[in-house]
Amino acid sequence: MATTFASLPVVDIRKLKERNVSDDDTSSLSKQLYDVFSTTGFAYLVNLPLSFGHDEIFKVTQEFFALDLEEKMRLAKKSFSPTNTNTYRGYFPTQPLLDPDNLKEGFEIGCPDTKLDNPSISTQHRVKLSEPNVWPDATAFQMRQKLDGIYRELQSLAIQILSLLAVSLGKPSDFFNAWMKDSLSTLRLLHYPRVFRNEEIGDSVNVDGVKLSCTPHTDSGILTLLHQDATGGLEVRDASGTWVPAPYVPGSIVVNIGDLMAKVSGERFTATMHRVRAPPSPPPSTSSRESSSAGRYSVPFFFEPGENCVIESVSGEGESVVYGEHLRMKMKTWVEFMDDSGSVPLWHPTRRNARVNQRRLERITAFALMAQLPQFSAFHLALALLLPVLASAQCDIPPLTLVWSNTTVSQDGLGVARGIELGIGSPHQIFAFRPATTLNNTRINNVLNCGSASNDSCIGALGGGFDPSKSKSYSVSIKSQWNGSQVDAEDSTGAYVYFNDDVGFQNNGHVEGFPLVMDSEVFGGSQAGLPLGTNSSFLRAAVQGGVAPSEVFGLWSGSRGVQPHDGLLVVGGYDRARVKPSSNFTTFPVGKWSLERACPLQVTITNLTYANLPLMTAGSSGIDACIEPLAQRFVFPPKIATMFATYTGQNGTLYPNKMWYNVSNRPTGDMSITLSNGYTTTISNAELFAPLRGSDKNGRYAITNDSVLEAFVADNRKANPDDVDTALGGMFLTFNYLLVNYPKGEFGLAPAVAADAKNISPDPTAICTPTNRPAPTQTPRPTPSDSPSKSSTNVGAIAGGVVGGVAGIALLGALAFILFRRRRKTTKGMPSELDPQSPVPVSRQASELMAHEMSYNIQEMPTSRHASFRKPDGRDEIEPQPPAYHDQ
Ligand SMILES: O=C(O)CCC(=O)C(=O)O
Ligand SMILES: [Fe+2]
Repeated sequence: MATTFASLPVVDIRKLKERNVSDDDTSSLSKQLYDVFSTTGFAYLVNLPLSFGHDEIFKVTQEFFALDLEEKMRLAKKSFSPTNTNTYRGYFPTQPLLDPDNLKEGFEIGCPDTKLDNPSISTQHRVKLSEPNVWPDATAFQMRQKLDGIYRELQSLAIQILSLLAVSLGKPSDFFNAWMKDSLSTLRLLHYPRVFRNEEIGDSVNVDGVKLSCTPHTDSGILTLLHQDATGGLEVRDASGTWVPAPYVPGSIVVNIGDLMAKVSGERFTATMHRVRAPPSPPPSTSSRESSSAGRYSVPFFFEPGENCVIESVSGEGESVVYGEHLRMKMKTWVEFMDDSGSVPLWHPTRRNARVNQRRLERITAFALMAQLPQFSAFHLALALLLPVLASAQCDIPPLTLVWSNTTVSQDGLGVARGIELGIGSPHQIFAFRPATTLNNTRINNVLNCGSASNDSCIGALGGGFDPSKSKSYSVSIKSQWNGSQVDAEDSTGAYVYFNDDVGFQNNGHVEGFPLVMDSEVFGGSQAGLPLGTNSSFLRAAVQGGVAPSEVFGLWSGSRGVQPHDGLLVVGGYDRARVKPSSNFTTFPVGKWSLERACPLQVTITNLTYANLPLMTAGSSGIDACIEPLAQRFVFPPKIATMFATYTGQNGTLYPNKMWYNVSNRPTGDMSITLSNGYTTTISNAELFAPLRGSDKNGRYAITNDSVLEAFVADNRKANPDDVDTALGGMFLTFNYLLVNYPKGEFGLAPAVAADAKNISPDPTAICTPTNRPAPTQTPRPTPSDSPSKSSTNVGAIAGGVVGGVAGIALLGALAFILFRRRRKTTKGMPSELDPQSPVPVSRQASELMAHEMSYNIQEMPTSRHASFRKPDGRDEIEPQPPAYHDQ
């Protein structure tokens, strides 16, 4: 269990220097490591069995980064230098435009023994994980052998630690030996340059005012051994959310557990969030040349299994994962790498004309080029100053607005569901999607599940029914080649159909080849959920298809009281008109979750009252809850729901399935919810209790009984009383505006202008941010008609044509122009705490976002605690009561 801590524990590993470690020492060390990895997840190791010292490793590191940028760019991965052949190993430059909060350059090497003719180099992927290392010219850099030696020693140390971990988990010491074969371990030299501050333009600082050089993340793999210099800046998050400094302790290295190892251990080990503060800015008098040579250096060594290695949990339960596949999936969110799916995304923009996209590509290309110019370093820091400006320049696509309303979803016009309307297929078949923050794929109901296309109550309840035989553009796919997010729970069941089809976004154009997943008729239908999870294929398609400027989204669920009001989803921004005037967004980290169901928008309720009466027991440490509009209601643990039922005098015979009240006995209290950081909201009585709705005698959805009221509080009791998914459902978002910025690892809540603001028109306001998706700033994505090779040729051609200072001057001119534009644009201001120019929080080793993916891997490798996402009855909705899903 993760704990709070004031500093990292220290483990003395001097015994590992001995040729044969005694059984007693093995047992004592494995116990100590078990203790630290099951609590802090991080430790200092001292008395290291390494032949090289701290000074030596940093001497080599500084020597590497002191090379000319030109020399380093010769080693750049293909995604940065299209004419290079190395795809995985090598250099990556800082990405100030794409990633100002991860401002670092790096050089990565793999196993020194990897040869060009390595038979395990897979050829079917663009990124070749098992490729050999690349090196600077031997005359310029004579440290190759030194680094090879450092690699080998760190690999041996990692292997020793792994054997201790095997013992600590009750396994033989050689239990993980298979991981060593063709190990993909990575030694990464890192340089975090100093960052200039500029009051006028404003730094992109974190919520707590901290400027970061590496945003909060967990490492994705097995085990990390980190050498850091004496600059300081590494911070580790404890269980209470406090960032605990982990400065350099002389003679130590830092060790920490990665996500995959946490899974392998059955979550006994913890992968702890960490971040790096930006090195202090240089004093004002320092010239840019002097200061650019300083900064922070660190050298993480990531222990990684072989590409073909099958990883499974120590309990042997659950599904296994092939490491190479796991890595490729993770890599899609690492900014240093291009998408390695090998497949060109199928979605095509049709809302805006291709010219807009072309303009974006050109601009992006220009900056990618700038990174490659020899004189880059001369204005590198100047560029860093202007980053927020540049990022906002992607705003030429307005935000995508999608109304959340009652929608007719059956062909005869009788099946009605409340949701966000999307049309699927050619011609469009209408669906009403309920926003789902715990989903990543757009999954819809197969009309066969409802028996017939005129089964209105079934089709209405499931938000629509798709008939593939009626779509001219339907194109079935196989999972491995499909371009959706291959992380949702349905992936493991085989009971789904993966396909692509045209999707229309209300009046905002449409996207071809949109990835969809449909229930096969075997399993029965599921409510259509609009995926707004951290790896949402919907958000990605909207941005890459050119219909939204960024993946940031704002959501207001509208009101479903007696006089309902439509809600609005804004992709690439938020609706300023729905945020209560002069209120700020309170931010929360997108992070790990403790709920059974993976939930990126998890909060902790610390106080809950109804009519000022306590619903939580005194002294309770809080209840974790998921902001998930897929559930309409507040879904509470049985104790709380029962107390609510008692306070409101509901009809006991129906409880726990329903909480109904005679309209003449309308309860009068409001509900108040306080979250762990003090954010408090009141849910008014007028919304909390609403007239009963359902299908009327004509099959239409309507108020069916105006003498009965229903409370929007449900009991989350399940067959297993430990399965508690507390949800702040759609109604929570009637009173609170939700703004989600996954690339930044944050979401925000602000008091919403609720039902009383019917007459206020939406004011969609763009928030432009680089996406965390495959990095277009390095190699532009193909335009719809381009093949991937054609697009890289374009880059090459432009690179050849633009040379030296002329380009530099032109680009600086462009910067000034964009700066001017931005100043004009920003007069409206942005939500104060969610930085509109969000950086990309992804380091090579997973990010906080990836914790979400990893959590799906929990489904793939279930442990006793984490039940399968898909329940035996085939459905796992938070709110398994279909009629309640559609309302007015
Ligand atoms: O530079 C550091 O101290 C930490 C780097 C890190 O966490 C990473 O690269 O994953
Ligand atoms: Fe890390």
